[in-house]
Amino acid sequence: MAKITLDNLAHSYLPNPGSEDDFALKELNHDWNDGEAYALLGSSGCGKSTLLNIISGLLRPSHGRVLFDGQDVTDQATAERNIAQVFQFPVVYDTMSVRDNLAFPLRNRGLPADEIRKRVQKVGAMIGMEAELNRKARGLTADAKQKISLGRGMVREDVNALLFDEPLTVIDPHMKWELRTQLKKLHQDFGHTMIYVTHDQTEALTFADKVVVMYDGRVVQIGTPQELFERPAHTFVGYFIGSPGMNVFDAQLSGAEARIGDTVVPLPGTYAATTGKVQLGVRPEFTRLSAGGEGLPVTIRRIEDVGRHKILRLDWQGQEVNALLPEGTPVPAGADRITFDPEGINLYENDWRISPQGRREAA
Ligand SMILES: Nc1ncnc2c1ncn2[C@@H]1O[C@H](COP(=O)(O)OP(=O)(O)OP(=O)(O)O)[C@@H](O)[C@H]1O
Repeated sequence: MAKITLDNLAHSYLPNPGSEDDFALKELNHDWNDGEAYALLGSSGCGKSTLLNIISGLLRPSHGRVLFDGQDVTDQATAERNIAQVFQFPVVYDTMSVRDNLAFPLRNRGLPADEIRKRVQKVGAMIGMEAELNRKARGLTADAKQKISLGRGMVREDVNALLFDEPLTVIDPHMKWELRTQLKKLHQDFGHTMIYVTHDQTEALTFADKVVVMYDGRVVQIGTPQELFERPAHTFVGYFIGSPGMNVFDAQLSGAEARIGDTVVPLPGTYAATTGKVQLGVRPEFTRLSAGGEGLPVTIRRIEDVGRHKILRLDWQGQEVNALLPEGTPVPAGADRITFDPEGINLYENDWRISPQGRREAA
């Protein structure tokens, strides 16, 4: 296993990039800790595969370096980097049995036959294919073949890193959950450095110790699922993580208060004056619906009952605002206002989170 360092890394697919917009991957400096499980999360085209392919050596970055445990591997081919990689679609040898497919990376490394047999048996069980080990891969479903690809990725214990690029896309939903659990277990057992690319937040949040959120070629936040939930560093993280995502309002800032439209909202701390575009972000979990009194005037568009809670779809001056209501809690009669729990409020300047200078004095 290895610590992976990205040093002034950036990539443009163009021969002579000019502006930042020409870069599929904007400058990035970061250490990926040895033995940690990362999810690389973002919507289509944000640069996830570009970054993963640079780490694996399939793509040479146009700028900067990649280091494994301090050693520069930027010019090393994939094979020299000692990594396992699983792609979105299966890569299997059709003429070989499932067993031989799984054993292939181990035979390549010259492991003793007994060791290979044990590892293959174990991985066969992990991917739910123990009973099919002696079958030829040809004729198996795409789903089964992808499980073999995953198994081949997981079979070696001595890799520097395990890289997955949307590996569960072709897997049926129930098996998805099962395989994700197995990957997590594999990580707990062997402590591999793992990087898992996905555009699915559930996949990212259930798999990873740390989630790396990408937006428009840039890493906008690296954090634990809890950090992404409580302190989204960028408004995109707020929208993208959470279901529904964070409510974002244009606001004016004045010390320990923000003004949204005509409504004054008390903030959890005092903020310095800003010159950029100010927005206030608050998740539906911290948005309370009440009747009369303080708060932003809203109307109820509709109520969705999703079992554990209700999602209240509200309207504030034509903007959709969401609030959550715990199961069993009635919608207040005549509800027409929303207020925010101060601890759930984040402030943004030009989409990036700004920190309060001081905590708000207790009233
Ligand atoms: N070989 C290439 N040549 C030119 N541009 C490319 C190439 N590969 C990717 N791009 C562009 O780089 C940007 C990032 O693409 P990338 O595939 O890394 O995104 P992604 O987040 O992995 O998306 P997806 O989830 O759709 O695979 C996109 O604008 C894409 O069009």
